[in-house]
Amino acid sequence: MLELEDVHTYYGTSHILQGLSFSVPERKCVALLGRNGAGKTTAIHSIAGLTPPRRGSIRFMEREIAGLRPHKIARLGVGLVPQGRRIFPSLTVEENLIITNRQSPDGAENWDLTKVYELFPALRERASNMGNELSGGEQQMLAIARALMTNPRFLLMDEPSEGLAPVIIERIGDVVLRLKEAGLSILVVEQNVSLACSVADEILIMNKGRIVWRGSPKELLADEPVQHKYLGV
Ligand SMILES: Nc1ncnc2c1ncn2[C@@H]1O[C@H](COP(=O)(O)OP(=O)(O)OP(=O)(O)O)[C@@H](O)[C@H]1O
Repeated sequence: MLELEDVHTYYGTSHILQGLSFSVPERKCVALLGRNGAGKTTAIHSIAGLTPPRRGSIRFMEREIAGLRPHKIARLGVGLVPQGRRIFPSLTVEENLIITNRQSPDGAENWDLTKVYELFPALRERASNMGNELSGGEQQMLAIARALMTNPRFLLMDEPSEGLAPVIIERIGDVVLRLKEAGLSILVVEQNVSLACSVADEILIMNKGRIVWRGSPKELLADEPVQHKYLGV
């Protein structure tokens, strides 16, 4: 569904992604782990078109998307749940959702307010609250719900567990699994190893802009030296 091949991305003269290659099959969840500064967010931004790669190929549903403008990539069905949530603080929950609503590219299953509120009942209760009146967990739910309202086929999630309490992180994990069941393919960037291992089909570890380890959640959990070396666990 999504294939990166030898992707090189720079900030000015800083060479951040140094030949990144991996793929995310349809209806699977792949988790990208690594220490701060490994290049995980840059990988997500390269795919979404926010920081286009200078070299290499990014194919989404057989189509080259490297270098396309972010709104074009979004319209092809790539949804982004950004790091730090980025919800509109002075709009209500419902306004935040309505403003991003878009029909799915092929008229397939459509996310609308009803379906989103079914997945996140807490957001229905908070529908008329302002974005900045929500707890961190509710803001993260809203950020995911907003991405769903664009009716993506593919979801990029940048550190959804950041700053959240363990019980909320578990809830986020349940949501990711439900989205996969609903047919979405997902790339999730995480620092939280247990969340990543509970949702992902495959784990990739990045270091200095490259994939340095790949395997199943079970293999990662059994490999303490790798966890220690690359994740500081
Ligand atoms: N806008 C920018 N301009 C210049 N350098 C940047 C910029 N954004 C990130 N970097 C650098 O690129 C490298 C990779 O950053 P990136 O945010 O992709 O890492 P990360 O793995 O997502 O880490 P984190 O978990 O801290 O977000 C870091 O060395 C960072 O300092």
